Amino acid sequence: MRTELEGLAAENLALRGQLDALLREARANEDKLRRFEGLEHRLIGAGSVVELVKLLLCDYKPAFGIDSVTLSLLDRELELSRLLKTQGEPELEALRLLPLGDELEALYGMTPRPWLGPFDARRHGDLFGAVRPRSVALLPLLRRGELIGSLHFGSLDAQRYDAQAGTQFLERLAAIVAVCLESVLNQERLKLAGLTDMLTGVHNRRYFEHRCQIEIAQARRHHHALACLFLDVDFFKRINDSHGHARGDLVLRTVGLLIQAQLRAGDTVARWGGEEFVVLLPRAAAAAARDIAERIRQRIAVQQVPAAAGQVLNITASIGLAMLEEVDGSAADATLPAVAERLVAAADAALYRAKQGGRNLVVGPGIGALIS
Ligand SMILES: Nc1nc2c(ncn2[C@@H]2O[C@H](COP(=O)(O)OP(=O)(O)OP(=O)(O)O)[C@@H](O)[C@H]2O)c(=O)[nH]1
Repeated sequence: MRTELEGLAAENLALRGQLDALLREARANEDKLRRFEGLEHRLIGAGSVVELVKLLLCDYKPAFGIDSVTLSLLDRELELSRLLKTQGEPELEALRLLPLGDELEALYGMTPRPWLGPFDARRHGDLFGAVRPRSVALLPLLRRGELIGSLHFGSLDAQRYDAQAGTQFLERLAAIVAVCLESVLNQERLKLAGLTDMLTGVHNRRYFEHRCQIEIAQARRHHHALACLFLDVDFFKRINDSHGHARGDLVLRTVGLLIQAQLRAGDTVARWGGEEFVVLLPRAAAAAARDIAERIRQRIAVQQVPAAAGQVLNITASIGLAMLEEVDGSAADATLPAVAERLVAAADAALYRAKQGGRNLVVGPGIGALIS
């Protein structure tokens, strides 16, 4: 009888212990859910790709005591690479942009599902960079059944991510991340559409006018040079007339790309309208700006654009160059829009002289400075 009672008491104690453990786990889960919901709201509120990526890569680790968080995103069109670059984002070590989908497909196979278990160097390669976690959670990011990326959590605790553990939390997180990513990308696309020339993909005039004022303010504040180029494709009407408007459009796209290829990060190129492009070169003194303009002119002159029936089209451009110091010297009190207008007008006037001088020329800065 006594032993039976003792047995019951021991069982009771064990049950109470289990109950306590369950209660502790429930409280911990509740706490985790609260932290998770907090981060979830911030993910939903992210206003840019950079903000979203930083939230995932930087804020998740301390909030959930994860040792390593990395992210791979599919970037077939290099759209994300461009976005991160224009947002001045230095490379984030934990973010990998993949131009092809094969790496993701190899990781998840035909039916992507979250994967929890021990880290396997052969299979997981350098998903976690220099960190060697002991257990990992790999979460496929899916939109409409397509793999668009993969989020990886790594823990130094071998028990943390276990194949038997429930994946409800993680699946919900992956679904939210994928939706948020698509949503911020769409927001970025909309923002860019208002500032981009749809035909050539370079900035539009509206963006240029805004950017020009910012660059003038910066140049004044830091006493550095600012050069402006005004470029016009020579005899463009003839190209349209003899080869058709579609071929003319191709020429404009090509010229936009060729200009862009000669510029540094921080320079700005925009389509002013028709066959005219404008360029801003911050911190370029007159001699350096002339070299850049000359390089652009030469690059365009050697480019052959494919035309109908195996023919090729040769193009040239004329470029006018003006320096901020020419138009801003005696009028430090001039408003930014007025100075920006004068700067572009001075470059346009130099362009006019290049056309008068025979085209396929760079002219400026200053009156009569014919340099090639
Ligand atoms: N294909 C195409 N043509 C355009 C576009 N915008 C303007 N144009 C054409 O560009 C041509 C510009 O011609 P002009 O201003 O006479 O200049 P040009 O023939 O380049 O002569 P110069 O500048 O004096 O060397 C016009 O025929 C416009 O119709 C466009 O988006 N696409």
